[in-house]
Amino acid sequence: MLEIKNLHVELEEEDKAILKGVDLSVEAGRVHAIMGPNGSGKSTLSYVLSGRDGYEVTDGSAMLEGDDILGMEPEERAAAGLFLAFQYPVEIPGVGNMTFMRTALNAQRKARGEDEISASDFLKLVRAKATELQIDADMLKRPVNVGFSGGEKKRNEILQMAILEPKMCILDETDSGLDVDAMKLVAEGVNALRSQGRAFLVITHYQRLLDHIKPDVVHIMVDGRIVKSGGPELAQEVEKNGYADIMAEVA
Ligand SMILES: Nc1ncnc2c1ncn2[C@@H]1O[C@H](COP(=O)(O)OP(=O)(O)OP(=O)(O)O)[C@@H](O)[C@H]1O
Repeated sequence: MLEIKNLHVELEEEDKAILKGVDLSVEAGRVHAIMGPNGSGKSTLSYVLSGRDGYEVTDGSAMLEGDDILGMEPEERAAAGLFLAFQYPVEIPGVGNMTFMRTALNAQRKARGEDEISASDFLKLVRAKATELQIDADMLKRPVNVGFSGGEKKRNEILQMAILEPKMCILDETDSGLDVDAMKLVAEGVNALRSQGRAFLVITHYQRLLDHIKPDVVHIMVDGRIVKSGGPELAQEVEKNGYADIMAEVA
């Protein structure tokens, strides 16, 4: 599904290398997790994949189902099936949450040559998904993320994901700021979307999210590279011993 080869990325303004040769292959139907110390480049990877400004790809490639996504505009990447749940979801004053999600869904349907969803079908869809995520009907009427608590913003990201049904879902520290019950809801939301045709890349610092979203593969990123990959036991090792042993191994 997602094939990243030797990806090198610099900050445009500072010529500072952040990603220094990332290789990562996420197969359809699988959940991969990325852990790693602060500042190792995990969010940068998710930003570069989704097309955020400010980063320059100096080498390497990233393909989504065989298509080069790095040459696409952000909205083309979204239409191709890529979704990023932000670490810091942005507030959009003046844009209603429902309008935002319906417009996003219809833009993607249009790009895929499908008919727009009717207002009544959309209402049914969003209500059903919001109920699953225990998102209050009031939050759907408010402007996107404005005045939402940290945890509510994260759940709203998962609601968007559930509505857009992307193929490649990237979750950047969606667990941070969530209470234990909200984390379970988010994990259930992710687990409900798991399917043969969809893959997940879950960036997290904590084993506890991975207790609920059981990953197939866990990667450790250090200083802009994936230095170790393994099964879920790797996350348990990190939880117990931190990164010191892994960093010493690869030094
Ligand atoms: N726009 C920017 N301007 C300056 N430095 C940046 C910028 N974007 C990223 N960096 C730097 O790049 C490095 C990688 O940052 P990134 O946010 O990708 O790390 P991370 O692994 O997601 O960290 P964390 O676990 O703390 O969220 C950091 O040293 C960060 O300060």
